Amino acid sequence: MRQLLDCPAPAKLNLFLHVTGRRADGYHLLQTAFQLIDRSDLLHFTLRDDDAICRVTDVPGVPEESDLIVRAARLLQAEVIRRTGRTPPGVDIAIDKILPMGGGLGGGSSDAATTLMALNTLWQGGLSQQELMDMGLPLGADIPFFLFGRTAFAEGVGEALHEVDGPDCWYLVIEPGVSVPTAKIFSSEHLTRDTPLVIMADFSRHYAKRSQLGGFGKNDLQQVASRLFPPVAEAVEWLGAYGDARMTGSGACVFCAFDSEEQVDAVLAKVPAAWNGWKAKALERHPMLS
Ligand SMILES: C[C@](O)(CO)[C@H](O)COP(=O)(O)OP(=O)(O)OC[C@H]1O[C@@H](n2ccc(N)nc2=O)[C@H](O)[C@@H]1O
Ligand SMILES: Nc1ncnc2c1ncn2[C@@H]1O[C@H](COP(=O)(O)OP(=O)(O)OP(=O)(O)O)[C@@H](O)[C@H]1O
Repeated sequence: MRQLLDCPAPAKLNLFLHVTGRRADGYHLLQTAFQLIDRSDLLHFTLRDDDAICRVTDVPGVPEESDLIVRAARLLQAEVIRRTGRTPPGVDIAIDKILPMGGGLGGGSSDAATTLMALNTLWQGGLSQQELMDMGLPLGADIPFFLFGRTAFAEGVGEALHEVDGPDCWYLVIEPGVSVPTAKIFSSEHLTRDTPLVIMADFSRHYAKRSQLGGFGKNDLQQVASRLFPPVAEAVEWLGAYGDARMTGSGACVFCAFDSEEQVDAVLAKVPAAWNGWKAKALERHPMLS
């Protein structure tokens, strides 16, 4: 029988995101905290009789050849051939796409990370977690985090990761109905790139001390995204009536932390119909690693 594997690809929130500089190649230096949450895309892997890698679900706006899932699978396949001299079986990959594209939730990066983990297992590739992280980074700056799989304080372009405790809470997330291209935000002339460095202990102290869940720091990309995409600003303002609402990543999604599921449910019931709102619980570990 052909082997089949069903695997989740969870979303992340950037609890804060500071732009602290710019590298010579134009990429930005960041400090951020990544938090996994329990809302996920779902990927299904079925081994084939030949060596082809095929995406068997249509993803509107993303041609198969540029899909991060397919690109990640091909990179790993080539590396397994290089290391072992054998060609692993091809794979059909189906995807239930739940996470919005251009949402700041890292959906495409998480799909790619899950693909690397699943195929490394199915193909018995034997790559270490660090080797998979190094392979993923050129495909997307968030991919190493998803492979790391734990709440992380991150520096560099997001690849220098340190495990940290995040708040154990519920989140309300609003999709404001726009898709934000990450490159457009980073290239804006209005982006500030000189936020002073913080240290990880500041982040840890903040969450250890606070009885309520106001966030640490800020998201430097939020002002630029709000200016270019007004629904982002509207969602921050609306959700801000209930707590410290902020944008994740380069947008568009906006989130706010709550102590309990009941509190989230009460606010969720009031989310304007124009937006898609949902709740999610903070995850300590990636479900593929537990
Ligand atoms: C904003 C974050 O989501 C925070 O977690 C990530 O840094 C973005 O990660 P991503 O969507 O995987 O982005 P990538 O596909 O790596 O980069 C898209 C584009 O954004 C810009 N970019 C991205 C990351 C970074 N640290 N500096 C940048 O300037 C680059 O122009 C790049 O070509
Ligand atoms: N499997 C995939 N799923 C989603 N997007 C993909 C995928 N493969 C490639 N992409 C491309 O990547 C772009 C960004 O998608 P993604 O869902 O990762 O955005 P995001 O949540 O804003 O990410 P980030 O927080 O990393 O900026 C999409 O607009 C799409 O063109």
